[in-house]
Amino acid sequence: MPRLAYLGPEGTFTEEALRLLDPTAERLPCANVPAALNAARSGEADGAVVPLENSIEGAITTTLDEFAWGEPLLITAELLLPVQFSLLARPGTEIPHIKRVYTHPAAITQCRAFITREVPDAVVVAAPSTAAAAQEVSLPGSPYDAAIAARIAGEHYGLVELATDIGDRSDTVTRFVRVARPGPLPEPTGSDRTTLVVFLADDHPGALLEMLTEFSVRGVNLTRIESRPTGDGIGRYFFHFDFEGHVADARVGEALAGLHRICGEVRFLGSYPRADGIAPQIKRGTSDSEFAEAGGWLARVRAGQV
Ligand SMILES: O=C(O)C(=O)C[C@]1(C(=O)O)C=C[C@@H](O)C=C1
Repeated sequence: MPRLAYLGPEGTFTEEALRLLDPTAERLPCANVPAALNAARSGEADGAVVPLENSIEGAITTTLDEFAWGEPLLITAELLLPVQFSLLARPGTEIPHIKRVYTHPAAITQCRAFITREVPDAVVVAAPSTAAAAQEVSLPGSPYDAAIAARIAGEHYGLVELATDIGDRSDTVTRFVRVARPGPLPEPTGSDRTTLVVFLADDHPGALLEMLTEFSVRGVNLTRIESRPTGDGIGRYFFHFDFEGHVADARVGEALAGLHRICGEVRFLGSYPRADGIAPQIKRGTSDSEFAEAGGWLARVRAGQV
């Protein structure tokens, strides 16, 4: 039974994602995303489950930066979880009396319209996670009147639900990934995704276009691109890419090798099955058999068999 670290405490959306990814895993709740990833790195856990992006908020930048700078980890699975938020409070609290709300920053963004409309005068404070907020609000002396979290967190910490499904959109989805220390990759399934971090060798006109060309000429379809500051000053960035396919696919392998030739550093973050099961559209000339045939042809040319 694997031991998986995650953003705790009990009742986070991350815990729900972990349970769906591996119902039998032993769960190790951690205070924040870096702590969960460090538990996987150190061997305290066999892996970790962390949020990576949200359909409203976009990238979870702490996760992206940890993947880029920390000891290498590999993504082995992903999950898309619909997220629904509730306004939770101690029994007896009424919405007009709420002056301080506690929740995770991603939830603040996703519930902006509700907060503005229903508790316009409340101060909204960032919590380490939605469940940490619910846990804090449940304490009798808590300085907070309400938490925004999953309904299950309210049930867990003895809070009442003052409002249900308070997200600006009811179809919000958060993408979670399971990571492990470097080891054998998941087998290709025909519906896979690969994640990379790329650092430029130097800044010059067309540097981004050159990177994109490595994908484009091999028919590799990108599914996410993000730039993040390197920390070395304004205008210095590195890039995160998600794209269709597995590193075992010829077109993906060739694109990676191309990036490796022209970039400063390419950090491979894993090839793993896509949660939505979508298979890539393979452009003419970019299938494995066409790459193999072209390789054979080149070998014959090099041998003078023209
Ligand atoms: O706080 C939680 O419950 C989490 O699992 C974190 C998190 C996030 O980081 O985006 C996960 C899903 C929701 O989008 C809000 C918060």
